[in-house]
Amino acid sequence: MKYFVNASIRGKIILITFFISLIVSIVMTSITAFKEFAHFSEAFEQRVQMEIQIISDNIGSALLFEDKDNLKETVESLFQDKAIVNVKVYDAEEHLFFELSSGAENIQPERIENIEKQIVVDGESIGIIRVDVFNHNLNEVIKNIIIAMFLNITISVVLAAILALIFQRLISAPILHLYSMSAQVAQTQNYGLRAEQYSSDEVGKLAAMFNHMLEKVEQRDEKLEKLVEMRTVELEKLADEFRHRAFHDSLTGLPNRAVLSERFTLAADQALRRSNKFACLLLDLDNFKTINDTKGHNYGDKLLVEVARRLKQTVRKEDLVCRLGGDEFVILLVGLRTLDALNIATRKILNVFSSDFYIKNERVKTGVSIGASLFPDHGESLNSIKRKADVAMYRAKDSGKNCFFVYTPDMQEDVKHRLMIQNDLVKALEEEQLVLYYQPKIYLKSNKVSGCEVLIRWQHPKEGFLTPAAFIPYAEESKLIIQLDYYVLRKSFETLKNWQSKGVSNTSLSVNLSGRHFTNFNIVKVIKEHLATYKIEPELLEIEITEAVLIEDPEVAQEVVSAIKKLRVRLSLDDFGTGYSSLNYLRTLPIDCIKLDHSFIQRIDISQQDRRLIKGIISLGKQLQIELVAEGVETESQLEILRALNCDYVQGYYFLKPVPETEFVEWLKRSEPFDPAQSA
Ligand SMILES: Nc1nc2c(ncn2[C@@H]2O[C@@H]3COP(=O)(O)O[C@H]4[C@@H](O)[C@H](n5cnc6c(=O)[nH]c(N)nc65)O[C@@H]4COP(=O)(O)O[C@H]3[C@H]2O)c(=O)[nH]1
Repeated sequence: MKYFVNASIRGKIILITFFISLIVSIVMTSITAFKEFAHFSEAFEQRVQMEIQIISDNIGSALLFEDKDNLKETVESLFQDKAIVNVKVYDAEEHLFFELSSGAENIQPERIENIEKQIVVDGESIGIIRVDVFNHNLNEVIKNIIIAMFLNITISVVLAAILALIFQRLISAPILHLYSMSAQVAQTQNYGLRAEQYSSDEVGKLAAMFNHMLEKVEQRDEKLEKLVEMRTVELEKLADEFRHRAFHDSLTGLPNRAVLSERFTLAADQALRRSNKFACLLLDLDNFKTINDTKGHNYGDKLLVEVARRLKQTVRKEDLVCRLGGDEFVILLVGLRTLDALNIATRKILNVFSSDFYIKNERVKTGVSIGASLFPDHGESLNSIKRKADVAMYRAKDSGKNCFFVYTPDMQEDVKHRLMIQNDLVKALEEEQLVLYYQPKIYLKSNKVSGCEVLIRWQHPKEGFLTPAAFIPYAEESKLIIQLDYYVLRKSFETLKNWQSKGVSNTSLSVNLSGRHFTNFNIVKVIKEHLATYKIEPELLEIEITEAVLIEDPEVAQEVVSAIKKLRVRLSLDDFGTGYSSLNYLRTLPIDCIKLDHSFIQRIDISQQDRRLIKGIISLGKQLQIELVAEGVETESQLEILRALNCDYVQGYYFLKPVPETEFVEWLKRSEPFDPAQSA
């Protein structure tokens, strides 16, 4: 039973078919054999009965007349049938009257049957005949039946086996095929396989369902594969992006600091192996901050992208251009054999900036200051090489920008000097080494001094007398400019108070403020406090601002400027004409006055174009009710041209160079109202 339970379907079908066929054939054969045997026995008995009946009918008279010879003769005819072995005849009193035996051998006494019949004459029984019968053929018949049964069963077994095989083919083969397909699918994960559909019965339907299921799984797999493929592509893209972001500047797409450090190491190894040099160039765009803040960050970004594109196009493939942030670019020029090669490459880079840039359909010009240092001459690590390039770049900036310098050890002195100035400036502010100088501003219509500009000077203990150019840029760099301007502002209020109390003059003072003040409202607070403390009419103070006020946060800067204006302090826009969108400022900033840069005035008597420009600015100022001061007037002809152009105010060496307070007051007393003839 256990074997059957564990057997395969195929085995089960074979076994069931075989045994059913076998049992059926045995039962059928047995029934047939039994019927055959019964039929044979019945026929035998009928025959013998008939024979005995005939004899009993014929021996009546012989028994009646006790004629034994006749009886013997009649009875002997019975022995023609080999089955009859003994005949006994009894009279009416049942006494044995006659007996006769056939004499047959091989008789098995236990299988002898007795048949008896009444001997009737004229309807009256006169005796009995008893016959012993032995069926000789019975063994033969049984043997034949057994042989027939054996043959039947053998044929049945063979037929059952054939049938079982056919059945299993018909029933189990499709199931087994399904089984082997599912095993194959499970093993290979190939959902493209399909099972044969041999029939339309349940197994056939199962195969169809199985195929349908495979199709669904295949479709789902395909979808899943596509999805996975898409996700993989997305992930790869993302990974690429992250990789790119990790090594590139997101704005310009140029390599970043990480790549620079990697490429520096490579370039250094290569240079040492090949005994050549490579250069590290540090580039800083001139006036980028002003462009960025006047035109907007988006504009500045576009300019940086264009600069990056031009730089990349200019250098060789093996060189590296990267952006470190802001407007700071670094270029590694590799494989340099001579200093000439560096000069040529750097000039090419400078040339990139000689043609104007076109951003948002607007033309813009920017220069670049380049500092260069060489590996291994100026250092062996990226830091030291970059520091040296930085020093050289400062030299380029100090030297009027848009030029390049290769680092030399003496430049280190510049750095030391800068640091020294910055350190000393802290002390200078504490010890009041800074002195205010004054330069008059003359109102041309009345030839009267209307005010003066306060300009700082430094009596340095070691360096001697310093003009702003020697320390203001360093103060700007270190933010010391804030303290410096507060110092100048306080001193200017003291001067105004002093002049007022001594009745010197009602002259206004113009104080320069760095753009750094315009990121918060602290300066407004300071001015307000001073106005209250020194009790000075706000109109006597003029604040000179440049476009640089808008450098860090233009919106806040506008608000700070407006807040100063609300205090009724005058505002003037300094260095007008050197910036980028000065005309736009005239509308947005609440200014009272424009100070035309002296670079315009210097060419006024030789350049008709400059004259036209100044005329245009003056008439624009008049329309906007903004006064105009021409700075840097050095000659009479310049003064006359400005007068003819209807300029409001003038300032310059022609009248007076910036001088200390006492000198200025004396000059003031001497020259009121100002007589141009005396000044010459
Ligand atoms: N060639 C020539 N130059 C003339 C003539 N007339 C005047 N100047 C010079 O022109 C500059 C005018 O000042 P700025 O444009 O405000 O330019 C100033 C101003 O931007 C800055 N500065 C001066 N004092 C201060 C200060 O207290 N605070 C701040 N933040 N900046 C200051 O330093 C700059 C330079 O000041 P200075 O050297 O005093 O230079 C002054 C002045 O001496 C002339 O006829 N010809």
